Amino acid sequence: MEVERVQLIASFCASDEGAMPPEFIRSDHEQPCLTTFLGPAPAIPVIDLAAFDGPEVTRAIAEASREWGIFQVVGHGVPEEAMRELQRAGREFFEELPQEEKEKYARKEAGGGAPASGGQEGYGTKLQRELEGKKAWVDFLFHYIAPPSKVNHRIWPVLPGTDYSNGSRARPATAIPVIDLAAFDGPEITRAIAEASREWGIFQVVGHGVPEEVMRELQRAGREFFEELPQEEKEKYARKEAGGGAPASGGQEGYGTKLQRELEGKKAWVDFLFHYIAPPSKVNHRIWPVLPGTDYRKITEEYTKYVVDLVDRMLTELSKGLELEDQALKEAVGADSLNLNLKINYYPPCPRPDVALRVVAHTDMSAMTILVPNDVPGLQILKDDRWINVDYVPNAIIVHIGDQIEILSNGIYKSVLHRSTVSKDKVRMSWPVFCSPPGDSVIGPLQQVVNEDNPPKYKAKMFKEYAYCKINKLPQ
Ligand SMILES: O=C(O)CCC(=O)C(=O)O
Ligand SMILES: [Fe+2]
Repeated sequence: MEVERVQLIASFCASDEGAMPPEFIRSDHEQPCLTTFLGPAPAIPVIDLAAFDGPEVTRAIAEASREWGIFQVVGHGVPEEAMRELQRAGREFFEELPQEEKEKYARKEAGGGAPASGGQEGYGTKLQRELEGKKAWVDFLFHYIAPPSKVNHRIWPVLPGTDYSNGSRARPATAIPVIDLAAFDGPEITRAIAEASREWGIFQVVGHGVPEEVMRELQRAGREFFEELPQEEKEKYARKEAGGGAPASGGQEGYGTKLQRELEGKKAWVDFLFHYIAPPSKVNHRIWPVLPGTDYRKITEEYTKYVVDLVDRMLTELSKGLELEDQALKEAVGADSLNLNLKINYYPPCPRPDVALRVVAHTDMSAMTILVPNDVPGLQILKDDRWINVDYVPNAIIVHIGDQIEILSNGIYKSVLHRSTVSKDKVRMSWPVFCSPPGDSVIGPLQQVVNEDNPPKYKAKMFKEYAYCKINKLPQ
């Protein structure tokens, strides 16, 4: 006997409610319209596994299990990418495989011919004996995933678009890589980072070790500066461009509206705050805003510690990816004298998102840029002549390869061309940290990556000269 799949029945009753077979209509004591409590109810606990330390997590989990027997976890360490792929694979099985393909995985209930499936495993429509002859509105796929000795891969579907057992499919060339720094072991990370830097010049990292709390606070501080300080307070931090009186700010630092010379007289839809965060000798705390609600200095210093570690790690991986000594790139960009500048970009909603740009197309002149975005997308990169959106991935940090790494690697790693679009009704903010060599460091292709077949493609010059030409749109 053929089992009538719920998915098929649903497609009939989508157009005709009356076509719903009576065996799906539950008895009164089960009908959700009669039995769901709609009054104010306490919320099922949501526990952030990453935000607390040990005893607090233990307490929260034990309490939720005593009181509720159910809770949700976030900060659980399962990369978003893995969850998305898992869901894609499932959707592909149910929504894209032809019915006769699905039936190849059918459980015995259907007299199905699931290859080598003995018992409960497979594609099915009914798992338990029906109560009072009532049926459940669900089809499912069911199989062991552990322990390995119990897993029967012959019951796992083979899908055209997804590698079901791997969870990672052959991805179209439109997805910017998301790399989980916590999930892989060493060589795999190196490979993923090097490949992303060669192919894309940009990638997102999760499992990066910067606590969610620190990222949230960083964002709170930035929002407070732009949205809560009165304008005249903000102007106290203004850069010289505005004739501003930024206390003791010599050059580029401070609250500003234009960083580069404008092209064709067109302006970018952005204000920003810009200042050093490392090395300590370059930091001028007088330019760091004092905010009523947030300890700007504390949170910025805290974030800086994590960024320094993350940059170190990225430079090490990129060096390894070129088969150089671990410290090669780090030393080339000035080691502990590497300059870190934080820029907080504030892009207000714009009435004409179709014609304005927040930030025009550019590559960063830095060695590398580490960017935390808010949840309003807008960043785009150019790949194979097409502008591609960088998706918002919660808690991810975006890593851009900048011009100096491209030069040092003699073009093996790409400095990514990017821009930012505007939104009609939402504020985008982003927190890039530009990691640049000291001004008098001479940057050119590393000896170890050039040879007769690969002659240097770039001139060696002092970073400050490079920056001067870049800012003034002069040839390099
Ligand atoms: O907002 C963004 O994501 C892009 C910012 C940017 O590219 C920059 O400030 O250099
Ligand atoms: Fe940029």
